[in-house]
Amino acid sequence: MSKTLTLKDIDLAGKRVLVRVDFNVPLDKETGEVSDDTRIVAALPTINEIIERGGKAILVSHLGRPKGKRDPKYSLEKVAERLQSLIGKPVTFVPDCIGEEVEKAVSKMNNGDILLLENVRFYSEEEKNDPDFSRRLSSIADIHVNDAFGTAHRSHASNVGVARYLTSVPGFLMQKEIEMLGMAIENPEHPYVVILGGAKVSDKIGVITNLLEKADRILIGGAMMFTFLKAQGKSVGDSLVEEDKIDLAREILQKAREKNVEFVLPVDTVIAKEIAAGSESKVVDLEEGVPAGWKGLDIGPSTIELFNKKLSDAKTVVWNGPMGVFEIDDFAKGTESIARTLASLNDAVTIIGGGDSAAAINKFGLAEKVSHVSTGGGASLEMLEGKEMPGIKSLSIEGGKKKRRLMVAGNWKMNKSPNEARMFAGFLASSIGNENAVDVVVFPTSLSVAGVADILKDTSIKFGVQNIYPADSGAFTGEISASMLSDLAVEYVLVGHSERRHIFGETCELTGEKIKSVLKHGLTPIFCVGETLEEREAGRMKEVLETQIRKGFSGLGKSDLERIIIAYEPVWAIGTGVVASPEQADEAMKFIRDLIASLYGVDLSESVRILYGGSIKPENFESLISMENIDGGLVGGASLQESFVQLVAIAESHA
Ligand SMILES: Nc1ncnc2c1ncn2[C@@H]1O[C@H](COP(=O)(O)OP(=O)(O)O)[C@@H](O)[C@H]1O
Ligand SMILES: O=C(OP(=O)(O)O)[C@H](O)COP(=O)(O)O
Repeated sequence: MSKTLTLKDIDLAGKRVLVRVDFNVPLDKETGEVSDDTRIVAALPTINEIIERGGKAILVSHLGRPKGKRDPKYSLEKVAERLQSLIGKPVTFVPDCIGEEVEKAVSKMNNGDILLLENVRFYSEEEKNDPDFSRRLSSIADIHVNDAFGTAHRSHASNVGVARYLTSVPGFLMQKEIEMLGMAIENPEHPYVVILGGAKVSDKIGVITNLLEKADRILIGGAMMFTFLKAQGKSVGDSLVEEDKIDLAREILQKAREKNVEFVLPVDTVIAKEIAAGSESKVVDLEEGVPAGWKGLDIGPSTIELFNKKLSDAKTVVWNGPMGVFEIDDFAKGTESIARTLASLNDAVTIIGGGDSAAAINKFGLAEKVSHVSTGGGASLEMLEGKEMPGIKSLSIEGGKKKRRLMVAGNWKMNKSPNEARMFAGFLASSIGNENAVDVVVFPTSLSVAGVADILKDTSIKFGVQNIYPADSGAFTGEISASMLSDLAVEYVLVGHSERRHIFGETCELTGEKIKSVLKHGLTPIFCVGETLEEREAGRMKEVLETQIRKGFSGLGKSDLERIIIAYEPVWAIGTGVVASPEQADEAMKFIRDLIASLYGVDLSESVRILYGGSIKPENFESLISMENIDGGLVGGASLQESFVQLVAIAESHA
């Protein structure tokens, strides 16, 4: 049975750790200072664990909803100041979350340092979960820790997208939320009592429906109660009722009866004519009903007594939604009483949903007296509804198949003049959409890269060079270096292609030096390995691959490996029209993956992407990429024609 990796399973020393926290905290409207630092405090154990074990903590969060634009009102600068005073260590605030300034700040980090990046929602790509943005975010790190439970119901780049490129493990807060809420949903100890309140039935219908399957009692407070009471024919005066949910309320009451779930509604309520402090208020029995012109704004004393009785023997309690307008003291008694009752239930697991329920518990200073106060309102609600949580589903699992992002790469080799290359790049740009679920990369000749870069710059199609020499500059006639490529925004470099090895005599050692140079300049190597027909027929395929891998990777650490893509290109299938069978290809690539597992660990072997190369065509590509160990293709001849677009479409259908 595979399990989610945890922070304890990961070697953190020297690692650049991208930590997704939820620092979406309220800021004081006048001073801009943090007015409630609960969520910052909740992240401290994870941050301290990382820096105490020698990691470099690079924190990323959103704040508010700035709609993809830079807005000082939503800056995390003040949050960085509060974090620094809470953690008692310097926190460097970086006024961006991707790009040169971030890369420079990360490169200057020492083990144990803390960076907080600027609001990730200043980029619209965050909420779109844009793959390129996810890749850029993950490129500054070696591992991803997701401690943002409050955002776990969102599928965004910084919590979900990056998990395609980095191993992603839960932080301590995320782990505790999953354990506590997961227990309350899957395996609660009985009697199991759920208390629901807040404003609207429509907000909580999912929770009620889901928990009717598990709970023994459901206690209803807040404004929600009036929709149920009206469904029972009681008069509710001017209380907050969702008229369009009355039938639904009746159905729920009926379902509760069928399932033998005690559905407990208030028996009295505190009413007032205005929702304002100091307005005249009184308690009415709900059998008599709320008089016209009055609103029910809290549960009454008899209801408090009734609810306390229903809670007295509970073993598991979940509370989501205040019992009344708790923001105003006149109508906070119900909420405060329930909070105090839960705090007194020493034999029960007491779990508070996030949002206003958490605010209420904190308001009465009772957070330490309950088992768990969730840091996510919407997130805990959706989890209690049994909805899938993208920010949890994306976590890496041990031994399980981690979905790796597919790649289709076109190696143009020595084909297409610069003008022909520009023309063909223009065709690709117009034929391949920008919202790709797979990575598309082309490798023109070095002569054509600048022109192709210009054509592709506003598309999602990436590009690279077919070879480099491992020096940064010097007397190497005809060669180019990795250090020159940043001028052209090149991201990928083919290294060790079989033609470099067998036509130009490149040794494994030279290939290894090229890989180091590519990594040094922040580029992504596509490291080609493969055996010749003679070697395969002599039964030496594995020996040859092992030699090439070990020599190519010599001196590289896990963090380097996380940035490398491998291409298995059996020499006998390159340019010969003979394609490896899916089984042959998968066998070789499984061997490579197992070798990486033995050298660098399971989680890395699961996340490294391995492409197949050798006579790929639209008619054989589908069967290849459906294999367990094949994450795409390094395409030769077929990348020079329109068939390349078909290959991308095939990969998209598999993403
Ligand atoms: N009887 C009531 N009448 C009007 N509003 C109410 C009543 N009881 C609670 N509320 C309001 O409901 C709001 C919280 O509802 P909701 O957002 O659903 O809670 P949560 O965030 O905990 O899920 C609070 O602002 C509170 O003032
Ligand atoms: O505050 C949050 O949600 P919550 O108010 O439901 O707890 C989370 O930070 C998610 O924010 P979002 O609802 O803007 O995605």
